Amino acid sequence: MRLMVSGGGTGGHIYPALAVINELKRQDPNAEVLYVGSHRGIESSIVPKLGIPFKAMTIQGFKRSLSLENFKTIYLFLKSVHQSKQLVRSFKPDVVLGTGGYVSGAVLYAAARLHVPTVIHEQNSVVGMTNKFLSRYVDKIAINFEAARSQFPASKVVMTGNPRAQEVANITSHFSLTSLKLKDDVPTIMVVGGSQGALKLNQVMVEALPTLATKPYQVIFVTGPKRYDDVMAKVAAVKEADNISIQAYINNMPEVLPKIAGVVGRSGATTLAELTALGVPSILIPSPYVTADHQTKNAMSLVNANAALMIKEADLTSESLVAKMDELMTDDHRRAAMAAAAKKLGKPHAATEMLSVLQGVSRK
Ligand SMILES: CC(=O)N[C@H]1[C@@H](OP(=O)(O)OP(=O)(O)OC[C@H]2O[C@@H](n3ccc(=O)[nH]c3=O)[C@H](O)[C@@H]2O)O[C@H](CO)[C@@H](O)[C@@H]1O
Repeated sequence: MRLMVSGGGTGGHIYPALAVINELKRQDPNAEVLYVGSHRGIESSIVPKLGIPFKAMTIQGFKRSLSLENFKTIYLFLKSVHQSKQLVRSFKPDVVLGTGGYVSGAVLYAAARLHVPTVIHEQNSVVGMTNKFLSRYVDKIAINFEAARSQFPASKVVMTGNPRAQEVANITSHFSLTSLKLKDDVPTIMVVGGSQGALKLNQVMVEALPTLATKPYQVIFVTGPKRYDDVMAKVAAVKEADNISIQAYINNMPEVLPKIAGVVGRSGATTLAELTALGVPSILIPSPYVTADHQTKNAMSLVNANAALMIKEADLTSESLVAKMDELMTDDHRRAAMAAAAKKLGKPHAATEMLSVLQGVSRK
């Protein structure tokens, strides 16, 4: 199979695409893949490092308010559609997959116009703008939350789950927490604000660190790549605490997550797919800055199943955070029950299912 993939902007769109590529390579080592991303998105630093052929375009999102920038957006979109058509003509894909983000809008639209089979994956319960636009043109739409089904043309929708779930569920991890200067035999909680870090969570964590340094559990605090220097400048006093490790970004999340007893984080859809695939209990702080408050809806699906606790960002303080972390990390029975509840929601075959949707429409 010749597979063209496009998805970008944030980790939540990129990792599901990479999981499909890995599953394809596992089933068919001779398969050819081309990943099309944007210059600005983090895919441009993640994908080429993995040895996956990568092309980047310049594209940006629409401002929701009336703005002159939107003329530039339209210009860049049309230019990207033109470039995408050239890429489709030269790569000759059997099928094209889009996993969200503006760049996938241009690539999938171009492919559909050239009558190449197209499939999109929607990670969220509330459909993103790009996928809403593409839903008219593509052949199939794979979803991860039942709630997304009614927002798309019914005949195109298939429930697959999020392919990244299978990738984390199937790994045999040899990761040692000692590589983060922590101990392997102490329960560890990871605090991570999605793929980009979360400003308020970081601020609250900076305040909470002196208290957390006295706890019987360990903490991995992931700041997000762009926010690391800012955090480090503020935490001089606790840098040396032997139960706390501060990191900018975790590059090998599928290796690290199996060694983690709990997660504090945003409720991005790909993160939740990972937590449920592995059965990791969590404290979720939905981002209030996303379309239609979709992270709260994502989070509620775990909270209602007793797989997660939730703190609204408006109620997030160092006290409320540490209290919830203690609640989770000092009660082994509670954690085990939440872990089991989380695992019940997991979809550990999602990459295989997603690939069979692609195979179903592919020319080869
Ligand atoms: C602000 C925003 O628009 N967020 C959206 C974005 O979030 P975001 O990009 O944060 O996506 P998710 O939380 O869904 O996924 C983050 C991904 O990055 C990985 N990761 C994260 C931190 C790290 O240090 N290392 C690492 O590898 C996680 O393991 C996960 O695979 O896409 C998601 C999926 O469409 C949406 O649900 C979110 O609402």
